Amino acid sequence: MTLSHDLFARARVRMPGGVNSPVRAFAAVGGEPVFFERAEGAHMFDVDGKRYIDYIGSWGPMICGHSHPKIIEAVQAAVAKGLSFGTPSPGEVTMAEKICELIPSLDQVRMVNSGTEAAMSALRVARAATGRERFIKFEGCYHGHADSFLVKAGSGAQTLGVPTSPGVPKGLAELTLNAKFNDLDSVEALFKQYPDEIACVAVEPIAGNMNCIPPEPGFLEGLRELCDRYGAALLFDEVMTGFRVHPQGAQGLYGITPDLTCFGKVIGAGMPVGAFGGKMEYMKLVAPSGPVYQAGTLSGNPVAMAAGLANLELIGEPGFYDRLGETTRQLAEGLQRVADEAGIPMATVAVGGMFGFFFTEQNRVVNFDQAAACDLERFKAFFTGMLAEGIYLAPSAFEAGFVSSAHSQSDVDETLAAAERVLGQISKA
Ligand SMILES: Cc1ncc(COP(=O)(O)O)c(C=O)c1O
Ligand SMILES: NCC(=O)CCC(=O)O
Repeated sequence: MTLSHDLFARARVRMPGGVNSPVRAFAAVGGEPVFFERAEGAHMFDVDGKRYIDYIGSWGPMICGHSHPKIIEAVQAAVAKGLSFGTPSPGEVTMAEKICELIPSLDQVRMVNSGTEAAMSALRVARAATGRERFIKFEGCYHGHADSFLVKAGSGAQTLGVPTSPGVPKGLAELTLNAKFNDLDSVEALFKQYPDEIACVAVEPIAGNMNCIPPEPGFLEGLRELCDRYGAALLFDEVMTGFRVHPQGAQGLYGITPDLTCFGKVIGAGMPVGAFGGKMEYMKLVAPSGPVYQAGTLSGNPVAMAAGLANLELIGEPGFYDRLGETTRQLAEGLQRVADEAGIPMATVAVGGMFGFFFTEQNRVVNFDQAAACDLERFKAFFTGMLAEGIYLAPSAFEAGFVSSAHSQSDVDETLAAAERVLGQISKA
């Protein structure tokens, strides 16, 4: 009996499934979620005092590791001045300037409180700008839990087997068109079917909610070309990839200019933050400049802005992405090596500070069908074994992993030694 177990028993009485977000519930891997009370650098400590090497990083924000002294200091200084004003405040101006300076495709940005709000609002702007109602997304991608996006969605929706959620009105769901990731023909077919009706193509430029699937060469370029040809907006959801894979996000890494972009996670450093932005022709439509209503009591919150700005400062240090990318690559290559040695078929991938691993005979996975066809039982056994070893991986085969600048060589070595033991046991089972 552990404190985690006791807490989960209490939580289940008063919270649906005992959690405030489904991906935390261990639904796909069995067992009970671990409750944490403290985190520092690459490590998290559960309520029973066990230490874990963390590869979730609060699902992406903790790119500099947990409790980074500079971020904590910035937050404490902001807290001392007040928690929220409900008025404009200096930090949000600096934040908007900084994001627009870093991401060339943005003329303006609107701060919100989550990735869900960012995607929901950006879609509204794309629909208003084009006067069209349908849009294309990709099976297995996740853009938060706004109604329009919960149709064949990835992440927890997929993990729980409700990719198309009950409660989403049929009339609205019909406007969401799903294409296949990395398959331009599937996108073009939808444009041909509805040539004047598609407001935008919304895409995670590197899919991180069906494990980790980078775009095949030409895929994002092709989306740009199709959007231009059919008068639709290209909407990059960089909630996960923004400031994680490159200083300019996936759009900088691959050299593609979207019309609208969503951010979250890293720009909030662990505070509830999202943002969407784009070219002036779109952003001038957003209230109060224009008629597209979008608002938030806590949007641009001064404490959240202080945290996010401190994070952006840290990741702006020379060599940050080179080091992060190198650690992530070492981890993914190491996993591949120990899997190969154990005779367990696995495909691994690393992009910037994101990684994925698939239990599959194929040497790479390019779409949702292939991700879903991987050996999910093996994933479950691996996850459970690694958790016991003190390695905290995402509790689902449909999530990307995250590395931070706080992960050291010894963290990676410790992780790979654990993986060797766990995969060795799995190969004998
Ligand atoms: C690509 C992407 N978009 C949107 C979201 C939604 O963000 P949030 O959970 O902050 O609402 C997430 C993650 O949850 C995400 O990974
Ligand atoms: N890939 C999933 C997420 O990043 C979101 C976490 C959550 O929904 O709790």
